[in-house]
Amino acid sequence: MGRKAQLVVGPAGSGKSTYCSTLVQHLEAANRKVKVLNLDPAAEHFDYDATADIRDLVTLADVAEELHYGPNGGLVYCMEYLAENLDWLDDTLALDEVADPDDYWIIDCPGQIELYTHFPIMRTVVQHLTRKGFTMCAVYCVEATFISDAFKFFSGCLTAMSAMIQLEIPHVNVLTKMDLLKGNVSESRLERFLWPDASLMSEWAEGEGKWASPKWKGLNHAVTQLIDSYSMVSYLPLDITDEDSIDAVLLQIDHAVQYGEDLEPTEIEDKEDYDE
Ligand SMILES: Nc1nc2c(ncn2[C@@H]2O[C@H](COP(=O)(O)OP(=O)(O)OP(=O)(O)O)[C@@H](O)[C@H]2O)c(=O)[nH]1
Repeated sequence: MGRKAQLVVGPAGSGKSTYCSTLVQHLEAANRKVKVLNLDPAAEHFDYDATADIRDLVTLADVAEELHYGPNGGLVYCMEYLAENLDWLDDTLALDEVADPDDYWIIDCPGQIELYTHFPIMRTVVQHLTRKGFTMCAVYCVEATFISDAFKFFSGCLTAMSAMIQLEIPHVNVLTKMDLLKGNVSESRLERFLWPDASLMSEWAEGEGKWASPKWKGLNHAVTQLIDSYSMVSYLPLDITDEDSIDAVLLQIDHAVQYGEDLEPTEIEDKEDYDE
């Protein structure tokens, strides 16, 4: 038994920090120890006590002031700075000390999607933590309200899939803010979004009269087939006001970790390999 961690990722405003604080309360109420690492250098406020905080190493505000970076470039700079100073993580998380068998971390990540889909930065951090003995699972948050627009929803599916491929750790997708859908969507309709397939988007687009051109229809069909063919993306609904819903997410994380235990993450030999 070693350290375990949930890497909480997803687009800006998808509910990552709220999920983290809900989980802290939920686990502590069950007498389970939990620690939180904030990895968002732009965070201004969250409702949990962070055990460790990237803002002690670098903040977006300092980078913007000293180096005149904008918010996006500044965030990438901060995360690259972290990737170049992983010894800070080792010291702050006491990773070179013998692991407490109950060590359970929740890692709240920034909302800039490129960090998971384009740049190898988060992957570098994940590989480092894995080498230090962490068993990790990514929890990818997508807002449940996206289901009102299938284009938006499938765009979320593609970034979730991209993050899964990039990070190479067990991965659970979560539809957050389910309380906002209460009474607005039938169970059978919701079920289709939890296990999305290509027909979902075509039905929606045709119903809305959005596929006037066969060219767009073909392109969108090809894109949704990516998800459909491999059944790559499914979701768990998360209602933070419902304890059973939180337990279902935790159970799924345990399953994903168990299932992924035999998978070895691929090392990036050098950046050129990655760029190819
Ligand atoms: N109704 C409802 N609102 C939520 C829920 N989760 C988050 N929110 C709200 O959504 C907004 C964004 O939530 P955060 O938890 O800060 O989202 P985040 O992904 O951490 O945001 P960034 O750090 O900016 O990427 C806040 O106003 C939250 O109060 C939820 O389960 N239900």
